[in-house]
Amino acid sequence: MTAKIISGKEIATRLREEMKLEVEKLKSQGVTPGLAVILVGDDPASHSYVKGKKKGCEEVGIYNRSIEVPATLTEEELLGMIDELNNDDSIHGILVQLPLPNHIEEKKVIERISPEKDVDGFHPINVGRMMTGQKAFLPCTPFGILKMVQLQNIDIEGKHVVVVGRSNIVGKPVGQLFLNENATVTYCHSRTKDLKEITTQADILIVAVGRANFIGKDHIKEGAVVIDVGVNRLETGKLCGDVIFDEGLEVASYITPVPGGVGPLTITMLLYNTIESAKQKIGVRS
Ligand SMILES: Nc1nc2c(c(=O)[nH]1)N[C@@H](CN(C=O)c1ccc(C(=O)N[C@@H](CCC(=O)O)C(=O)O)cc1)CN2
Repeated sequence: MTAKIISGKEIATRLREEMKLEVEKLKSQGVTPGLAVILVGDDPASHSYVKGKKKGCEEVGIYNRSIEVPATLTEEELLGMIDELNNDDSIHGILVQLPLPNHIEEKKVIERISPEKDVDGFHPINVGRMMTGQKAFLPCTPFGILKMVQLQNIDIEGKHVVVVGRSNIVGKPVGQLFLNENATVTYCHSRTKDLKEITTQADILIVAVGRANFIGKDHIKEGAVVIDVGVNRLETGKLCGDVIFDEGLEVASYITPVPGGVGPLTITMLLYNTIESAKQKIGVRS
């Protein structure tokens, strides 16, 4: 079997075209969706993601305020900036790029963002709403993964979804989103025994461990859908995922590449959440 490659890039382009129209409509009603992105420090990867968010906003017509501050910023100063943005009517979404420097407590920062402007979907109120199946801002990478699978018309209900990885921003929430769609979900992580025995039972295998080439063909059931969330930079400078792509291609029915798979959907769903937030502000139902 040769798997079909799911192009996140193509899906993102299509979704952004639809978003452009939504934004034009909102503008004609007097509202321009606004996103504020705070970047603390000078991590090169974070810089590049923030640049991508700015570019995405420009593409669909969202007002973007990128705030870049040195790593010496105090936690109090950062919390003060969030307070101002919470009270700014031109801003519908607030995002603090992660990871943060060690002297700033991530949890405190996330909890300071108003849940109504938490377009990252990281605030405990949005996490709780998602877990209980209520309307919530969904975290962008898990939301993008769900969207990708749904747009390929892949059945989720009753399927065995195995998630490898249990981070707060990808592993845990992506399992919950698939559970909300009536999948049977199993989580695996670094302490899981007999990993292969579990991953080979997956109809949909989602890998988010951040270890290059961690999953090979021996881990994959013939015909499974393989979603690779890893973005690992090799010493050669080349990017690769957590799955050995060529091996996945041999046994899976669908597979996402790295780059160009899940990644482009992360920023696209952030734009989507920002537009949703602006719509909620003026009482437009989705
Ligand atoms: N506040 C947040 N911080 C972080 C998040 C997040 O959702 N919110 N996620 C990641 C980083 N991230 C967005 O912020 C992100 C990661 C990867 C990509 C992406 O497009 N990847 C490309 C490859 C990019 C490259 O060439 O380096 C791909 O996979 O094709 C976009 C956004 C952590 N922090």
